[in-house]
Amino acid sequence: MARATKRKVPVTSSSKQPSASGSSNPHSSRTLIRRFHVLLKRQTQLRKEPTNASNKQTLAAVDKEIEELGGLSAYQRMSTIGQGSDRGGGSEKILVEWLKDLGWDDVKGRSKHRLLEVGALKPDNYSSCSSWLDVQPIDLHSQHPSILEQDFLLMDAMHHQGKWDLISLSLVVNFVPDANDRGRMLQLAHRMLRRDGLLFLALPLPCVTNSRYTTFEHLRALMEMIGFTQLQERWKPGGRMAYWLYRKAEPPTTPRDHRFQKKTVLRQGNRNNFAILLQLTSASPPA
Ligand SMILES: C[S@@+](CC[C@H](N)C(=O)[O-])C[C@H]1O[C@@H](n2cnc3c(N)ncnc32)[C@H](O)[C@@H]1O
Repeated sequence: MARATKRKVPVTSSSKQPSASGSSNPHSSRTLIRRFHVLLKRQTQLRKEPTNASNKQTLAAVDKEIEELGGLSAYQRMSTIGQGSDRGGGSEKILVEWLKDLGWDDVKGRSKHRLLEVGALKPDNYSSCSSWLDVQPIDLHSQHPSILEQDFLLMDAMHHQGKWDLISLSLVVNFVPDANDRGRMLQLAHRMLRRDGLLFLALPLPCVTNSRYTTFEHLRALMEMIGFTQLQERWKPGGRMAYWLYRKAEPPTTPRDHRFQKKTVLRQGNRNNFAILLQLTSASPPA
């Protein structure tokens, strides 16, 4: 039994090597990644609850397990393995292909496009595009001096407003344990993009194909509610990943759609609970 005094937030510390992650086996990588997601979600829930002896003890046990798995470093290592084995490389290949289709690689003497790469495991994912992309990689836990250690959710929205041509959220939204924070992440990305800027989103396919609360249609409508127009979508049946490219547009001026404010069951049965929620502001009280 974990001691109640044990503290704190080991998930952002590098700490020990995990026993489970010693292997580069993709199956054990996925198992570890899934376990991390469960533990992070539990950790977030417990931190929001009023503190009492039982809650403290459970939180200490969760913290301990995260630490024993190797903390965020182990998670990142497993994700790098997943990147290679599951996807035949990183998501950036798909994004670069889409950008080239849009002619973004032809800057014709203009300044390069500014890309904010959120959740960067490596500093050089876009090195082949250095003549037309100016990349700022960030991560909660930087693994390289060129990767800025920064929580995207804590970035100054005023300072960054309209600053970026392109933001990449590849396997980051699903990492965020809280459904409201996921929505906030997408809304913040919208704010930080310049007019007509692009958002690249990548999620594990089951987040949309096997979720109780999310479907392709629902995600599309939610993104439109934030003010994103879908330009591209890619996934294949039986695949592991889904990718989207959106263009920043004006959010709709019509009354807010309040089905995005709380979880609504869209599919019955044995499903996962992936959800994204929006805190709708402005003069639109719930109907
Ligand atoms: C599964 S890895 C994805 C890495 C890579 N983008 C990919 O597509 O393979 C998720 C990364 O996102 C980072 N991350 C999660 N939430 C973040 C946040 N709020 N700000 C910055 N980085 C974050 C994690 O630290 C982790 O390194």
